[in-house]
Amino acid sequence: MSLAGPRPDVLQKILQRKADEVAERASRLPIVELQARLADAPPLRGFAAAIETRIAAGQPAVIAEVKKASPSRGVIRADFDPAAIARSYESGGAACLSVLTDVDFFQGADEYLQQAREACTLPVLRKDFTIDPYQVVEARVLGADCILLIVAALDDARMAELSDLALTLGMDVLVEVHDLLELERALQVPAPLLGINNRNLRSFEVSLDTTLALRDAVPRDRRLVTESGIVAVGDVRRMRDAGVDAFLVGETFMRESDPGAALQRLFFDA
Ligand SMILES: O=C(O)c1ccccc1NCC(=O)[C@H](O)[C@H](O)COP(=O)(O)O
Repeated sequence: MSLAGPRPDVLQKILQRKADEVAERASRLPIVELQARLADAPPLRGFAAAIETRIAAGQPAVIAEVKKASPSRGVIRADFDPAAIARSYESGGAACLSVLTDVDFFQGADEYLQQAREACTLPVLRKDFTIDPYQVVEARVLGADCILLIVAALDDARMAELSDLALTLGMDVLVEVHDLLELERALQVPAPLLGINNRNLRSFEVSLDTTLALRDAVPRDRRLVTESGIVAVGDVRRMRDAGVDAFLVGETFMRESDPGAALQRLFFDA
């Protein structure tokens, strides 16, 4: 009989590694020194506000993701230039950017966020696995306008602590769920952006039915953002017919030579 427990899923592996990564970073640059850098952080651009402005104008709000690789797909875009991608997304009509900064599982980097943000005027989400206040301060120092909190990765107390800190620092918070229990927990956090990830982060299964099944449980004072697995004009139409106006899309654009033109075709030419 094996004494080993069940094999950790990908999300568990990411979170275990992330805890080590944060400890390594904090030993290189202690939190007090990181906090001192807040004074030089770039001015905020207003992430949630940019989404609301688009929707108020009757348009879909697209959060366009800068994503080189992922655990489910491996390398998605070998020819990866975050600044060029950001400029292309802005021309194509994106409301905001999402930039993967996780190194070990997504081949991301903090520098990619800085390069993308400097190349355009769009507000930027730091797409990472945020589990510690250190990362929230770090996000603001890097110039992020919004952080991601994945409910499946956090207990209620830590989720509230990280959200409060981000809001205190002036950032927005995208709280991400995948099922009804997580959605109920997410509603404890006073952040307007509620992401429903169509991808199960443990099995990688993707279904747009996830958003449609949870949609009616999202209160009207939250902005529902559908995340992952949007590939075709029909997907966009299906979501908009269900009253969903905010989208987070990565891979579909990253596989195209001109990601911004792909964004325009998917959301604005139909
Ligand atoms: O994308 C993955 O393989 C993945 C695996 C484990 C945790 C998170 C993961 N992705 C993060 C995301 O949710 C997506 O990058 C984002 O929603 C965009 O999705 P897509 O348009 O399908 O690239």
